[in-house]
Amino acid sequence: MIALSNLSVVFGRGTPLEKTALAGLDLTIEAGSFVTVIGSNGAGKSTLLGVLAGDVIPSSGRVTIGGRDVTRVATAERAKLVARVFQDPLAGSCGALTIEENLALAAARGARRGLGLALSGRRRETFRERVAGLRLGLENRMEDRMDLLSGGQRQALSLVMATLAGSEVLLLDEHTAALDPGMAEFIMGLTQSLVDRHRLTTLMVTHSMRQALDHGTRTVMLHEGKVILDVAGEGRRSLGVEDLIAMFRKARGQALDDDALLVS
Ligand SMILES: Nc1ncnc2c1ncn2[C@@H]1O[C@H](COP(=O)(O)OP(=O)(O)OP(=O)(O)O)[C@@H](O)[C@H]1O
Repeated sequence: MIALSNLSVVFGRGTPLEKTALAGLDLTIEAGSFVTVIGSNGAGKSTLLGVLAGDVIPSSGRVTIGGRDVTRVATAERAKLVARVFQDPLAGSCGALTIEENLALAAARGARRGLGLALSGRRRETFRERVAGLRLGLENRMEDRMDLLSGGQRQALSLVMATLAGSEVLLLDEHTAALDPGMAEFIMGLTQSLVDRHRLTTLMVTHSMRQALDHGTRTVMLHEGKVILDVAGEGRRSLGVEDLIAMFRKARGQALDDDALLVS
């Protein structure tokens, strides 16, 4: 289970650029659940993922994952617990290394004494099998440099890499936003099957209301660093994109302008 209590993040405190990104946010997420996270630009979505990954240290509040207080545990130290896939397909892997070297690094993530790039025949075969499961033909290109691949291929491999170190938590930060619609659909299908197979506790940030309702079992909406909407179960299943927009308007108490939130 993930528990975030009274979480605040203030950037640039005491400067003219001071910004409260999270403002006393409370959120509890059951182990194994898949939560979609929506909200307008600047609502605090990426900051929330950053806090879970350890990139952002909260100004106050507490973060526990699986009962362990990780509030001040550094990113590298919690890498075994949490994996993250970014919007930019180039962000999750190293272009100058081969596919299998990238996989080896991902598998060693968070290990005290990583196996690093040492690739035994058996590990090679395991990686090849995982990559073959994507059905993109990349298992025949294991020694190709990562920067020869398309954005979609890299994102598919980033997802596989996110599952190699045995993390319990998967953070997806608009991970299909930079892809064409066909590839985005493929990546979402892959995401769902990996989440199911590895029983990952998943948070997916998206600007697509459609995607937010079609995937996962719960949707939370952030606004000004707080959860302003939290829907699950039957109530969520009967919701459409229009309903979500109406709920957003009601919760926010003002008209929804031509915000990126409307992208569906
Ligand atoms: N490192 C930082 N330094 C200063 N301000 C920051 C930093 N990171 C985020 N912010 C600010 O905190 C607020 C929340 O940002 P965040 O990226 O979490 O929003 P978001 O909901 O992910 O937005 P978007 O949908 O545009 O990606 C924004 O006002 C942003 O400008």
